[in-house]
Amino acid sequence: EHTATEKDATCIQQNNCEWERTLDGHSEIDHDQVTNGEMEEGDEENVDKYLSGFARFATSEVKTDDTGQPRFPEVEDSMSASYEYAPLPRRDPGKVGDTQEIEYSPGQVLKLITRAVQPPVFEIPEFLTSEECSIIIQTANNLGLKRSGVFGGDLEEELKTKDIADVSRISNQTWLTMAELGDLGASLTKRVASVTELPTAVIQRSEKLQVVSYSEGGHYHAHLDSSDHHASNDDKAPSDTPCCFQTNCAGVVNTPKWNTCCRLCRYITVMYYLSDVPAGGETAFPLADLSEEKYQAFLEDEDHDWSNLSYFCYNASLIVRPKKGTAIMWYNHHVDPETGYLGRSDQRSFHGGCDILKGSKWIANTWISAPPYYDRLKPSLHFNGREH
Ligand SMILES: O=C(O)CCC(=O)C(=O)O
Ligand SMILES: [Fe+2]
Repeated sequence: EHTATEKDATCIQQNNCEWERTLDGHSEIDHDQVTNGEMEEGDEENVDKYLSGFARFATSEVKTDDTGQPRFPEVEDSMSASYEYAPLPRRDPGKVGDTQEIEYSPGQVLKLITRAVQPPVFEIPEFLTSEECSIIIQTANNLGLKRSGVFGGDLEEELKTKDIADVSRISNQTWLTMAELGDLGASLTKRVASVTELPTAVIQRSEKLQVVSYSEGGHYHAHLDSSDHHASNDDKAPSDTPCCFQTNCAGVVNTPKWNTCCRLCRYITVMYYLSDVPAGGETAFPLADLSEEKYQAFLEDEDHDWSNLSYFCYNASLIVRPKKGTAIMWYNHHVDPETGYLGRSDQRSFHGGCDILKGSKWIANTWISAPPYYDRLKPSLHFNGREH
């Protein structure tokens, strides 16, 4: 039952929505925290965007087309006060091994190969050229990489107490705006928009590009890239925790408390291999396309930590070998059948990066964030370096 839907629809029409709900509900996000908290460089700017975003949002109007339907803004338009996400498109995977060709600009074709149906996982060979991979690595190196963390976890603690093979994530990373990548950034945005069938504006409003490097022994044990938007599995109603891409959590960003102030709303992951890996470093999806019976058995198995890919990489039902320039794309969420906006997370999108056995591995992630229906008018914090 979607009470939020009805309420929001009415208040949008009458222009009297009480959007403060989200602000009041999350004490972490007030101005005191903003100045007292441990912020990363650049976060001050985001805090301003967050606060001003809300101010403008509260008075903004929904743009509609001739028929009164909410419409997607054009890119320039989307930098203004209000915008609407249209219902989320989803590419049909067909069956494993099927291929689809996408002409993303005249004469430029990408091939999508279905590697799994549940969740839909596509392999896209030659998504990036070898030169483009080098540019991304070079740009990341110039900026400097730092040890990766995990959303809501404490890696420092894990590193102190656990065996390397048991630490959930061992890699270094940095974030790049599409603007920092210049022409390549613009072209990449276009390619991602084509393969996801989403408007460019949605790609531009998603998170920055995360560039990750692993060295020998590095890995990322199996995880979900996104959060479920229901507080628990038994909950029918969505939790009202806001999406991180629309909410700056000020003092708690990148701390274990992060996931108490917002949740990840990453509808799609597009992951690029920027290097070949001499041995190991596969991307494993232990639950993809498992029969219902095996899937249940997996969930109920308390004797094995199947997420530990240092041990169980090769037990996975889908294993993708890294190949420089190849991208893989998958859906972390279902589409909500009632609203057409972000729905429940898909537990079958559980995946990770296996141990690097020899050499190193570079990847980059584009996470495409999309809101659930009731937060669809809330601006994103990410403009990928564009002024607005
Ligand atoms: O390294 C890989 O193959 C997977 C990485 C991953 O899942 C992530 O960065 O979220
Ligand atoms: Fe991931």
